[in-house]
Amino acid sequence: MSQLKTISILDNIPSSTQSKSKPEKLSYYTHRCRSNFPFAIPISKFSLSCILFLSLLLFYTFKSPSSPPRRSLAVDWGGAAWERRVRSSARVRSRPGHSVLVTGAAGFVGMHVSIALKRRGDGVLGLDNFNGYYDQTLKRARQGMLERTGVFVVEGDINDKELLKKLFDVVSFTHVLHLAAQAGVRYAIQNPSSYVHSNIAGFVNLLEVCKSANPQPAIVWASSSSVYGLNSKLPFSEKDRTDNPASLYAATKKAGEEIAHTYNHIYGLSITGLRFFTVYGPWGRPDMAYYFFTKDILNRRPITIFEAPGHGSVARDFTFIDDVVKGCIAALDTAKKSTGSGGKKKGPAQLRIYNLGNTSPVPVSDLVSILEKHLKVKAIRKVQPMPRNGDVRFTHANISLAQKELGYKPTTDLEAGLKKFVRWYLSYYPDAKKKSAWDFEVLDCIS
Ligand SMILES: O=C(O)[C@H]1O[C@H](OP(=O)(O)OP(=O)(O)OC[C@H]2O[C@@H](n3ccc(=O)[nH]c3=O)[C@H](O)[C@@H]2O)[C@H](O)[C@@H](O)[C@@H]1O
Repeated sequence: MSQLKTISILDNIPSSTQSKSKPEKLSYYTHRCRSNFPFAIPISKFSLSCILFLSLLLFYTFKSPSSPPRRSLAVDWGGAAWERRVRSSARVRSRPGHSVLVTGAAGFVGMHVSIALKRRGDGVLGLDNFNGYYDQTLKRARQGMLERTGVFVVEGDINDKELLKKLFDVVSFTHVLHLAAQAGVRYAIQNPSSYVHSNIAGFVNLLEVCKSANPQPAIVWASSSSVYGLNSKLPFSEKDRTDNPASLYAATKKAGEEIAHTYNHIYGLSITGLRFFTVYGPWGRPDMAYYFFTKDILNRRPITIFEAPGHGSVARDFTFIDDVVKGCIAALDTAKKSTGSGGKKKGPAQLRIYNLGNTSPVPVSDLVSILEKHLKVKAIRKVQPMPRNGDVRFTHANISLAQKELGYKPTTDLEAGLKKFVRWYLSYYPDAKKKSAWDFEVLDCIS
């Protein structure tokens, strides 16, 4: 529309004003051009209009949403050496094993599961766009850990269909562990479109490529406890309704579950969704409360603890990373094969959803007390009513289904898990160690 408008505006300029009117101005331009550049061509108003028109035409052509998505120049993939690295990373070393594409591999859960899979002999290829949602140096450090274990992380986005197709051309993945997502509950207020882009558009793009792959992989992906939203029946069970999301983040994860249903139904993709409950631990996410509380406590800065009026501090079913890793691996191991081929369903396929929680919610004020104990520094607490920006009062997982079908059994409580986190934090950030009252050697002996 805007292109057409531009054309008509230029077309309506009377020819007299295009070249003949205001000759003094024309001579000013030509004079300036001639005096600065000996070989300059006189530029009339008409020529300027043409240049402007062509520039607008080029701008809108390349900006048009109908033009095919172009690869980011920063992302470099392809070539024989690259393909060798991809194949080698995805190669199964001990049989029987899976060949797994892990999206979001440089993320918190992604790194831990990728390393665990690789260590037991599965083939693992990572994919991550290394976006700037939080500290990229931490993501690069996780990439370093992965590379030392033999996991190659391809730098690219789940929305890049060409790249995904290429990966499936090079490797016949048996499984996809889809962890790439826009995480964080409250950030959705600031950047809503990033949730739609990654958690909906990106997921659909990945499923499109998976459904056309031959063989189709089985998919295990990260949903979230946030889908239970404003439910008040406790503990949360997979059978409960999930149509009260309290945040856009929750709504996009819920949408993901419905999208998974569709691809299972139409194309025979085997899909397992895992509802993670506030996962924490070493190499965690700096945008999460336990992580930035640690930083603020060490810097003697105040921390804000949310309270639900009449209910005290908000509470979470904090789940330690090692338990979640075991749950992810059990989901991969028990996933049945997809039934489709060539983009067509050949029979009913597995569709599952599981809670991966810890089953013991802890108030955030208690979490702060545990951190104080492990850091040996008193927190400066500020209690504030829970803001209305997507948060929920509490989460509590019923894990009996995961226990029965995956053999999932969390073993780390918050006290023990935070001790491991603090120990990692103080060794990862050398300056933090100086701010803590901990004697590092004492800490080493205890854990
Ligand atoms: O389980 C989940 O589904 C979700 O868990 C976390 O979300 P959340 O539980 O909100 O985790 P945090 O942001 O670390 O907050 C933990 C608790 O601390 C509270 N909080 C947070 C920030 C703050 O300044 N003060 C405070 O009391 C929150 O209300 C919440 O109860 C993750 O950030 C989500 O990506 C994930 O999907």
